[in-house]
Amino acid sequence: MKQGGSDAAKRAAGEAAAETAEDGMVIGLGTGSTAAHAIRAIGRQVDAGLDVVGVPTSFQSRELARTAGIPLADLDEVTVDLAIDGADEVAGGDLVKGGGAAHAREKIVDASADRFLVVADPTKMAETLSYPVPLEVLPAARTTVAESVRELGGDPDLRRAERKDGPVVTDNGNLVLDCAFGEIADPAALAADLATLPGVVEHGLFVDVADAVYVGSEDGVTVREL
Ligand SMILES: O=C[C@H](O)[C@H](O)[C@H](O)COP(=O)(O)O
Repeated sequence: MKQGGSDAAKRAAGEAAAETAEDGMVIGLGTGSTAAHAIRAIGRQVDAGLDVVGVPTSFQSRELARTAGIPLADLDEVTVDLAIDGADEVAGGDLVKGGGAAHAREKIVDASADRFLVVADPTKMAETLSYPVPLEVLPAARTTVAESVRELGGDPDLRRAERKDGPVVTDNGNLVLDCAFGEIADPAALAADLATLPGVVEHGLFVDVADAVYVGSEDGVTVREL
């Protein structure tokens, strides 16, 4: 994962995006260290009287939102007005996500939102996407999907857990293949190819889904509308 960005930069981005929350909104709550700052900030606003409902994108964001005191709903009960989520890499309006293996639920929530704000630090910004694309795959499809990824020119790597023997298992009970493709000249074309592979639950390319990117730094936040 690109984790080189400072916590201050992540905080600046997360807190600035959280400022756009308004009374009555349903807010998609992203996953990861940058989105966590937004969740904590929204929690503080709820403490101060803001009336919103959160839709978590992972076990982790649900836990954090509960601790922060944000009322929660499931996506099948509401429609999302605003989503705030991090990214592993951002190029133009396209993203690679899933460094925390949460991209399947994130994509459902982020893509359904009226407005999706990406929160990032400068280390995430690139001219061209080249970050390995995570694929969430059904366990039985691990080998066939890996073979298909090689045929597409990629190098798949089963994600291993750091504090357990064996692979990472997603919140949905599936495995993750991190697939290096080098520089991704045409993210939309690769996204279309990956989406057709049997057994792929979701890939981590988010093409033309975001509405704005909030890039934090120690000196402030730059907002790029897309
Ligand atoms: O699955 C995880 C998500 O896509 C995260 O939003 C992404 O990995 C960025 O996380 P962080 O803000 O910790 O770098």
